[in-house]
This record gives sequence, C-alpha cells and structure tokens, in this order.
Amino acid sequence: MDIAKLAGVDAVKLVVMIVQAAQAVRHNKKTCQQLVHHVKIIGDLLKKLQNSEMMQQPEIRNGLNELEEILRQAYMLVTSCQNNSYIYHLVMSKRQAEQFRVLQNRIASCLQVFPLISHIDTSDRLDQILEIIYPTRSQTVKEVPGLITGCLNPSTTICSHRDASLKDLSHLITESFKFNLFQLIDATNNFSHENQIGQGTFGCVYKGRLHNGLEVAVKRCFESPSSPNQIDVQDLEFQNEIHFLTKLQHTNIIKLVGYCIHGKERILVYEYMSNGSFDTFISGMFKDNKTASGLACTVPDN
Ligand SMILES: Nc1ncnc2c1ncn2[C@@H]1O[C@H](COP(=O)(O)OP(=O)(O)OP(=O)(O)O)[C@@H](O)[C@H]1O
Repeated sequence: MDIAKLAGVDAVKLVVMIVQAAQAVRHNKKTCQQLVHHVKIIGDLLKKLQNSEMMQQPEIRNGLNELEEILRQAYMLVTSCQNNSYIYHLVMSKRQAEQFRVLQNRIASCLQVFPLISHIDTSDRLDQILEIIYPTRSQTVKEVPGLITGCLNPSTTICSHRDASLKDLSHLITESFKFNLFQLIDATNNFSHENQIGQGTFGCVYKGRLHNGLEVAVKRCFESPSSPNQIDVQDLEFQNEIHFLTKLQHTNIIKLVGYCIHGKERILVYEYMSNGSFDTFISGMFKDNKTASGLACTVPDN
C-alpha cells in the first residue's frame, strides 16, 4: 500500500491496522511484536484521552499529527515484513532493521509525553470542577487554615482560572502549605508504630499533633520506584493530589493541611478525622445522598 493512502486514517484506527498487519508478518516477527506492544500502549492511552476536550487544542493536535505520521510509517514497515520473497528479505533486511530502530525510538519518545498530557488533562478537569463549586469570578481563601509559618495571608485573593494561569495559581497555593520534615517527625513521634493509624495503597498514615495543637493524619508515601520515568509519574500524581485538595476547601472534603517534599520523602498532611475511620466517613457521605468522587469529596448539591 502507498503511505499517501493512509493520510486520512486517525491514530486509533492505525493502531488497529498495525496490530492486524503484525499477525501476518513472515519476517522480523519478534521485532514486529515489540513494536506492536508499544503501539498498543499508545492505542489504549489514546482511547482514554479521546473524549477529552484537550485533544482539540492546537498544540495537542500537532503532537497527534506527528504521532499519526509515526504510526503510518509503522504500518508500512510491518506490512513490508509480510513479503514472502527471500530476495526481498535479503535486500531489505538491513534497511528494515534501521527503520525499526528509528521508529522504536520515536515511539518511546511519544510514550514519555503521555504522563504530561494526562497531567494537563487532570488539571483542566479540576478547573472545570472548581468552576461548578465556585462559580463566582474570584474567591477569598478564608477557610485555608493558617497553620504553618509563611501560610497564606487570609486576605489573599485567588482569582478564578479565567484570571490567573493555572501554573501561577497552583504555585501560589502549594508554596503556602509546605511543611518541613522535622515538623512532621515532631508531630508523629518520629513516625512511630504507636502513631500509625492505617495504611493505603500509597503509604502509611500516622496520627500526629502539630505545634498549634491541631490533630492531623500524616500520610507518608511509600518510596518511589527506581525508574526515572516512574518517579515522574508518581510525582505528578502527588502534585495532582496537592493541587486538587488545596483548591477544594469545602465542609465535606477532607482538608489537606499541608505537604512535605524532602529528598525521597513525599508526605501529605490532612485534618484528622476522629469520627471513625475514613471508610466510615465515606459511607456516611453516601448515606446523605451526596455525590462522592475520586478523592473522597462531595460536591454541593446546588
Ligand atoms: N484524615 C484521616 N483521619 C483519620 N484517619 C485517616 C485519615 N486518612 C486516612 N486515615 C486512616 O488511614 C487509612 C489509610 O488511608 P489512605 O487514605 O492511605 O488509604 P485508603 O483511602 O484507605 O485506601 P487507598 O489508598 O487504597 O485508596 C484509612 O483507612 C484510615 O483508617
């Protein structure tokens, strides 16, 4: 097939075509399977992002166009491996090997960009949620507890995302909630076993008391895995949680009091909930017929 004939085919369709084509290859079977493995990952990620409004943004579209171009080449390469001719294989094998190498590199670079795209997408969605919760153009952060030295001045006004860039906003907020590690060591009796009140997927939770007397639940995240990419993803998830909870201050949302980043340590500090466990609290919220979403929050009915 001529590559020009693939011009209108979108990325998801190209992924399907590549997977099918790989089933009929005669040469380079193993290399084709490796390529298909990565192409399938891309396909799954694309399906997840498909309905996101962000996919229509010009900079994302440009990236997608490039991705489609890579996938078209991948399809052509895989179909060329279906050729049965021994002579063809002999003549082309060196060239194909080089093409596979180049494509694998380009695909690997694409895969590195996905966590970033997904991070931007999550931030966009959070902004949309905020818009529902706080429809006013701006709001004063009066409810943010003034617990830490250098905490936000209560009169500080946070503009809505229409007025300030998300980057500036999240920087402004997250900087104001920072704890240092020693404050948390002090609060939790050096993360002692006696202070441990639970454990979740991401880390152990300790009961603690801050200098000002406030009881807190301190979630000390498990150490990041050693692969550099995985650390990036885990850090993005950590930042997302800070970003999300610091922006959402509502009576039915567990308040994030602060966070700490120190070397490999990633720690989140929440208000302590004395009225039973986290699960009890969540099921209680459901009994109230309120909507709950991902991070155990409820959204006002109005
Ligand atoms: N703010 C809090 N106040 C009191 N106890 C808490 C608080 N947050 C967590 N806990 C306790 O720590 C346990 C673990 O909580 P964590 O949020 O880490 O995980 P989870 O939500 O239970 O599970 P997962 O992380 O898998 O979603 C909870 O079951 C609860 O007993």
